[in-house]
Amino acid sequence: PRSCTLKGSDGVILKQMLNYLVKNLQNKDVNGFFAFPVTDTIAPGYSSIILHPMDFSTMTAKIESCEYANVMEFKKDFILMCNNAMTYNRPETIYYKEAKRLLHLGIRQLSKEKLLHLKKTQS
Ligand SMILES: COc1ccc(Br)cc1-c1nc(N)nc2[nH]cnc12
Repeated sequence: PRSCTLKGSDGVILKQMLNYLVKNLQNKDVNGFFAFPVTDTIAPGYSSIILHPMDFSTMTAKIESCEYANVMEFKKDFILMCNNAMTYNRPETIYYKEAKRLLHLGIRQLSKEKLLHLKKTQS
């Protein structure tokens, strides 16, 4: 894939920012439940219940191959990943609880204020 170091209008290299964000979020996933795709072996019937699976390894690959035009598209995949776990798993399971915790941490980290601050520190 072409090395897309497109500089955004604000001079911030999107790829650097997304790699920083995904690393930060992945550090919160201490059990590694979201590190790689959920298989039907791990979770019976998963692929017929969750039609748009997502995990951190897929997001990292998408960053590398320039599939995110902006942070909002990245944030959408992150929310999808958490919601998938909260759809397939029951609320009392550790997977549901971890997804809920991760979702709230991620929303904070990806909030407008935080991103604005990040841009300032990067430029
Ligand atoms: C990659 O997924 C896992 C890996 C190892 C282990 Br133990 C569990 C999961 C997992 N299991 C279930 N039921 N729901 C999930 N949502 C995200 N992760 C999971």
